[in-house]
Amino acid sequence: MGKSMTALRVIGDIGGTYARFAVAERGKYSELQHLSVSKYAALKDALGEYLAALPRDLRPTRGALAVAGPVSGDEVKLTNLNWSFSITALKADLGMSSLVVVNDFAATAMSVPYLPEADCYPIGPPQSKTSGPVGVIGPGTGLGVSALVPDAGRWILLPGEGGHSTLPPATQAESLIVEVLRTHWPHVSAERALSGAGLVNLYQALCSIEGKRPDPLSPADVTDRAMRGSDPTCVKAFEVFCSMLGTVAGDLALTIGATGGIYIAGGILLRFKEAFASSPFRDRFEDKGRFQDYLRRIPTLLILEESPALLGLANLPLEP
Ligand SMILES: Nc1ncnc2c1ncn2[C@@H]1O[C@H](COP(=O)(O)OP(=O)(O)OP(=O)(O)O)[C@@H](O)[C@H]1O
Repeated sequence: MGKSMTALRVIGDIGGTYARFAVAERGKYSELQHLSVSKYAALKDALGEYLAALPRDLRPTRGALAVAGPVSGDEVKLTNLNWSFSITALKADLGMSSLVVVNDFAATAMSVPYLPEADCYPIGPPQSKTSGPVGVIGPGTGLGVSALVPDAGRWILLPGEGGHSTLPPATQAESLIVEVLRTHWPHVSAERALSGAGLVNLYQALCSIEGKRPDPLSPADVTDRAMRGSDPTCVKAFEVFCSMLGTVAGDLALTIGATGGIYIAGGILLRFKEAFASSPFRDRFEDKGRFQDYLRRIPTLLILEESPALLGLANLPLEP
């Protein structure tokens, strides 16, 4: 991730619902197009169609893709989508000279050094720019957690699997919630609460504690009722979501010594930036006993860029 490369490349952020493609050059991207993944049988068809529609002088032969799923080896399988592919076969089918595939949250984390200030929304008191390791946490379909460590003018990415660390209750009320969740899963990971599905899990656990029957809600229903204030249990679920995210983000900051800040990604909170900023997130982030002053100096910032993964890919060093 050192200096950005200048060669033209096609980049793609392949999620469970949408694929976004663009052409990148000199660390910036253009020609952005969103495609609904359900309209295509395979990634090859979607990417092939995008490439074919580009003007000839803009058609790259190098590519970098970020996919919502684990990437190791040549065979890639998306977690929430019925698409799998071989990197070498896709590269050959599309006549590309190089094709790099990375996990989407890794690409998101790689965008952080390149985010314009206007795309970083401070949660908590605004603070001057700091340096040092950076933590990235993003509730979306799952919970992505990673770190970037500066090393002699470049950044080293530690992708990690922090979303699957144990969910830490910080109050008696949260202990009760975790107890309810434990009746469903013997190990309650952070992702069980801090994701789209997690919002619903929190809502259902709160209903169970309040002794009422839960409505069949989607994650968007929970936040919709919470924002409108029409359902106190949904209001509470959103508050607990933000509080617990604060605890986990504070743990990440302490663990990696994130003096460079904690960046929050993912599509959920992006939709509710004001509500998130006035939630208990920041107080909870700092609520670490003797280390409160240490955490007070660490900025927490919500990423406003719609597809940080594309920005990360645009700045990924290319293969020769
Ligand atoms: N308005 C909303 N309120 C709360 N959660 C939502 C809302 N809209 C979507 N979600 C949830 O957000 C999650 C998707 O998160 P995000 O938008 O970050 O996409 P993602 O993780 O990149 O997924 P993908 O790209 O695979 O579609 C899903 O669990 C979805 O149910």
